[in-house]
Amino acid sequence: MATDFKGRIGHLIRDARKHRGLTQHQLATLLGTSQSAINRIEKGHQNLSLEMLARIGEALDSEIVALGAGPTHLRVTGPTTLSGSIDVKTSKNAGVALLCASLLNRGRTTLRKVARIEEVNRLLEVLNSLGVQTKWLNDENDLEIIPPKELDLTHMDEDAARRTRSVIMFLGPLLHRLDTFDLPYAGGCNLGTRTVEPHMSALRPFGLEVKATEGSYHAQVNRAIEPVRPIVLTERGDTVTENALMAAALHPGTTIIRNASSNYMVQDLCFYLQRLGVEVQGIGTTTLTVSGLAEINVDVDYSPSEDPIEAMSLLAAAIVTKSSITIRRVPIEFLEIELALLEEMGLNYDRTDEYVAANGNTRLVDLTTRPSDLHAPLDKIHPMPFPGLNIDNLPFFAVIAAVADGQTYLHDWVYDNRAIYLTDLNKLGGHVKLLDPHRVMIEGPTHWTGAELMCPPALRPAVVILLAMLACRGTSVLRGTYVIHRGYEDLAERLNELGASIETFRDI
Ligand SMILES: CC(=O)N[C@H]1[C@@H](OP(=O)(O)OP(=O)(O)OC[C@H]2O[C@@H](n3ccc(=O)[nH]c3=O)[C@H](O)[C@@H]2O)O[C@H](CO)[C@@H](O)[C@@H]1O
Ligand SMILES: C=C(OP(=O)(O)O)C(=O)O
Repeated sequence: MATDFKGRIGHLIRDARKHRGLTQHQLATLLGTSQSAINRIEKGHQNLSLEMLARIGEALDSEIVALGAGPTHLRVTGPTTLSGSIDVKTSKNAGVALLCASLLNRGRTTLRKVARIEEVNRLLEVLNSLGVQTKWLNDENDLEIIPPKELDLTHMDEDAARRTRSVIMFLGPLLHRLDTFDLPYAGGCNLGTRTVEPHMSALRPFGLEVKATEGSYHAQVNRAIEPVRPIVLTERGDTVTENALMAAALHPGTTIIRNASSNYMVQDLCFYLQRLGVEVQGIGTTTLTVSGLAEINVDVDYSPSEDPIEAMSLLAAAIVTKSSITIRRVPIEFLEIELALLEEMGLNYDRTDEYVAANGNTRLVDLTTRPSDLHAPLDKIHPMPFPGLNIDNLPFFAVIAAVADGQTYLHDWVYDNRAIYLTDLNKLGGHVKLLDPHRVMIEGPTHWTGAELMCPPALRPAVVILLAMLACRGTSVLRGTYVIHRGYEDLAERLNELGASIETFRDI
């Protein structure tokens, strides 16, 4: 038994090492040991101390050998046909923006039905370490946030901060609170280079200068500088727009932001700012005009809207399993192009009349899917900033294309490193050809067969693989699923309620 256990751990370490693209020699150097020791460990011929296991886990940035609590792997038995109804939860991306924006307010912010996901947990850890009081109020996931009189950055939880990219959105609010501060480099999914330069140039007009030092950004604010002309964003990015909005909210005067994103999380942030008393005009367009306040101190209650990406994920689940399910609370205005394309590909579905989300603005519908024979679209599928096919929804078209008849081309121009993960579908029987780092060609239909895979280190591709596993004959295992929990609350459990068979487990 003992040898068996060592062997299993050895296999896990080998898989995680390969996944990180390291040789045994490179891992040995990281750990200050020899290549032959790594070889013995991977073959299960070496006793391992808990300390060594923890160090290996750290070096490989992998939960595979983590000894912490909580599920880390998923075992899926298929094929599955889903049935029943499911509600779309509120969005990760509005959730994290609003957590950062709560720092603008000296009063109490209550956010309703916040997605209880790891990305939110990491940001809460960071906020708590700055002295912000946060409390989950009930089973509905209502969250109360009370900032302290003075923020103390000396004890910032850097480990938590480095695990999320969203911490970059502290820049906008913090520049009003502190003259100098350090923030750790933002982390998040492994999607290739995602620079923060657009954030710097958007915030420079507010007097913020940022120097990248060893492992962190050193920020300094010159209060004599304020925006004198419209801020033109160099990219129509979501978080950069949010940073500019948050900086403008506490700038007493009018700020105009051009080439702003009008995406769903930006809109939620604008509605929240309005509740704070900040005037925001142009919501839903690419020019935002903000009349800021010198101080904000109000008790405010806000309900972020439903997540269009989760809605798309559930649609993809229904399509790949050829199921009829009802997806309730779909934020249709952020999914219209995706649905139009799916209709073109042959999807049959019903939709209810529109109703309004709890934020008082976003249009929702319930969708009921019907099993359909899909065919490849004539043109390539490519995302665009809103109002375009959502950048985070593109990966779901890979698994949809895999069940459609014919050849589908996907062009992921946005991320250098994301399309490549879609080729993992091939391990389940898919025919995905990487044409270059940004383009894949997918040939369907697919005869799915279960397999054991490491989770790709990127949220949406990871969920795409999980959804394909629902359709696979036999048992599949997806290892190291933190990345999924980063963006989805109880996804496996909620799919099980629709009839899926997904078991969560840990090795050790
Ligand atoms: C917390 C949050 O809200 N995250 C979302 C946000 O991240 P975020 O706003 O951080 O996205 P980035 O700024 O990293 O932009 C994504 C990529 O697109 C490129 N880019 C973006 C806009 C543009 O006009 N031109 C351009 O080239 C960037 O250089 C980058 O490589 O927006 C991304 C794109 O919608 C989404 O995938 C993320 O889920
Ligand atoms: C890329 C994503 O998010 P983040 O910006 O949090 O990495 C995503 O939600 O798919």
